[in-house]
Amino acid sequence: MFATQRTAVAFKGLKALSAKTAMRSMASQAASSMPGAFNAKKNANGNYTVTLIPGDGIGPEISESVVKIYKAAGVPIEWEPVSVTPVLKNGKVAIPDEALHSVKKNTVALKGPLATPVGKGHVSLNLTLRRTFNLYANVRPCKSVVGFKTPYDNVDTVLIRENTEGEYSGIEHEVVDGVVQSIKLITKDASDRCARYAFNYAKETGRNRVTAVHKANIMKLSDGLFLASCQEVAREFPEVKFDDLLLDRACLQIVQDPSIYADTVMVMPNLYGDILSDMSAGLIGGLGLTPSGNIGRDASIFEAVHGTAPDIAGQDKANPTALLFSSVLMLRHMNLNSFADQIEKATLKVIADGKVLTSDLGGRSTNTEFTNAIIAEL
Ligand SMILES: NC(=O)C1=CN([C@@H]2O[C@H](COP(=O)(O)OP(=O)(O)OC[C@H]3O[C@@H](n4cnc5c(N)ncnc54)[C@H](O)[C@@H]3O)[C@@H](O)[C@H]2O)C=CC1
Ligand SMILES: O=C(O)CCC(=O)C(=O)O
Repeated sequence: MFATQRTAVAFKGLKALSAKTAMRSMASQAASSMPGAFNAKKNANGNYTVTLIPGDGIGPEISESVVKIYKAAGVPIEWEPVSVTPVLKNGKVAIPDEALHSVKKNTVALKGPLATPVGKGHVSLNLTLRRTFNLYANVRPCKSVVGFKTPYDNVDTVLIRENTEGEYSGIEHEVVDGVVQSIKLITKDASDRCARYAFNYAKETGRNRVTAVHKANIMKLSDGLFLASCQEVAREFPEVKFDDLLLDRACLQIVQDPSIYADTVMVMPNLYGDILSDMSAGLIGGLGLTPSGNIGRDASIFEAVHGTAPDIAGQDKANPTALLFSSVLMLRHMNLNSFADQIEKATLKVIADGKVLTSDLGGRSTNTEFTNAIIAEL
């Protein structure tokens, strides 16, 4: 069964990443360089067109903050807003064609969170986007904000999550009444591609180690294949150290002493990355702060680690930083580094000053006030 599924999944090879090397700046929150950064094409107005998916829940509020901050900073980006409200295609819930065409054309998108019904209803459109555009690596940096006090002040992790398969393959069925099966599909192609991205990321950002996080002691075939891929790819990168760690041990160590992972890029199957990145966010002040980038060969989509936050949606309480820092990753991906630095510096200053903070960071300010404070610092 697995062999059939394995051969049925075909992936295109990984584009050779640029040989650009840049040392990691200690001041940078959302990674100072992005492996595979490219010079985006300008449109007829001399700007860059980027797809904007505002999303659900707090998505439109935090997207609006990013748009306002970009305008104030003079970032040469024209947004192309598209809706991802699901449509029915051949009887199945799908992403509207307009959104798909926009991402395909522009190759770069910034995305707000999309809601997924729990235990019923349509498939996750977040995962559908990742699979549709073959966004094979999800980069999730997480770094303590200097000046913002949490129980931990030494977190500087980078987690790279396989993003197209594993536990999130979406292959589930009921065997008989009361018995269901969910298939964790792992392929060598996708594992190799993700591992290679992690090693390139380590090399290009000045981290000197890659750590594969897995449960290959239990899932000997699936996680075993992922681990074997990482071990094989490690041989292509003799200058980067490689080790591996069981997921449960990684969770324990991260909360005991996150500094252990400050020189490492952690790479792991899909579900583990989803959980470990929320856990890491908790160490630095919560989900309002942590960005991510879904990297593919033909397109990349940047989004916060968090979801739609239905508990605070529509109240002007959301912290836009996570989406803003995702857009900073995006700017670095597009080689627009000076704008990335400017926006990141202004945001970190507002947080460190501590005078205008949203409630998730212990403050009383609204998203609008926080956004305006960032604009004032630009
Ligand atoms: N990539 C995506 O689009 C994701 C979508 N989701 C979806 O989001 C929905 C809600 O999921 P939850 O489990 O509630 O997770 P969530 O991440 O939306 O919220 C968890 C907690 O963090 C807080 N939070 C999240 N982002 C925040 C922000 N920017 N500022 C201040 N507080 C923030 C929320 O208020 C809530 O208390 C679900 O439908 C889920 O499927 C969840 C995670 C990722
Ligand atoms: O698709 C969703 O609704 C949740 C996805 C998620 O938490 C993630 O993969 O980051």
